[in-house]
Amino acid sequence: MVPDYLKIDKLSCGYGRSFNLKDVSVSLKQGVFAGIIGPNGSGKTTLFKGISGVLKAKSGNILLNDVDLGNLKLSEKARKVAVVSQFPDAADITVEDYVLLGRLPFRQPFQFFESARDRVIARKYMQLTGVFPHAKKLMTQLSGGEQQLAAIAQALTQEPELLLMDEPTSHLDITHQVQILNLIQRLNRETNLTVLMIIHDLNLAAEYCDFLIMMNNGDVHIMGAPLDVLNYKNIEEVYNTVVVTQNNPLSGKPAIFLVSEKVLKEVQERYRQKGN
Ligand SMILES: Nc1ncnc2c1ncn2[C@@H]1O[C@H](COP(=O)(O)OP(=O)(O)OP(=O)(O)O)[C@@H](O)[C@H]1O
Repeated sequence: MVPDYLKIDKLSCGYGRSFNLKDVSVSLKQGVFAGIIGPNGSGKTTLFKGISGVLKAKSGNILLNDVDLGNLKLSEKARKVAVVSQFPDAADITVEDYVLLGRLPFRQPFQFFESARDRVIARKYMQLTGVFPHAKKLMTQLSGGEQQLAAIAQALTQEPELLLMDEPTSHLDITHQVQILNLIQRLNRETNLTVLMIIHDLNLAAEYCDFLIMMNNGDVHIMGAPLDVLNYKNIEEVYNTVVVTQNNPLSGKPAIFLVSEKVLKEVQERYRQKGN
């Protein structure tokens, strides 16, 4: 049996008494492309902050290949795990220097500048994410979407084993959404990169993820394959919204349609009339 790569065991973390995860347990195999979904305030970012170490665990632990993440030195952890937060810090540095920060964990003692190899790697991911034409601009001169692409380029430049992304496509137009998710999917397949991302768009989650964790009220409501998680019953229970689900005719993955209140009332009226 393939061993677990990331094992979150009865994790509780949060913000004083206001909100805490309720002993969340999740196990992921290496090379999985997993998504965290759930309504606003359900605890997705809190879980993410617990895994990335921004929030200290109140109880439970997080193991990466059986090693407690909390016991890893910062540099060791940074060589394995890269994090893309929802709002990247746009400092007054060039995009190229910002992306090169991804190579910092790999510097040798007394190595003060990046190596030629570091620059080759950074250039590769700037090209793949489409920010290379902006390489000499300051991060603050980029649009929100371009900054998000630069943050993804920086995380990929780290060449991590585990990539954590908090809504990586929230500022992106549909072309860039698909371009970035295709790139992450390709790296996932080709390099066995394990991906865990928070994503609000259920259709993108269904199409790209092989495993979904649906959060509700600080707890995991259900997790599993998209077809098992994204049915209308689970979605209505957790999001309290009426949806219609069908399978994408090409991929076979679930596709979710929203229904306006007006249409819903018309359909209900039609059924009522048929019943009379
Ligand atoms: N710094 C904080 N201090 C206190 N409470 C917080 C803090 N950050 C978040 N919360 C609360 O914790 C709960 C979970 O928030 P979290 O950010 O994990 O939700 P989320 O599922 O990521 O939501 P969204 O989809 O809106 O980003 C919310 O009720 C929120 O108000």
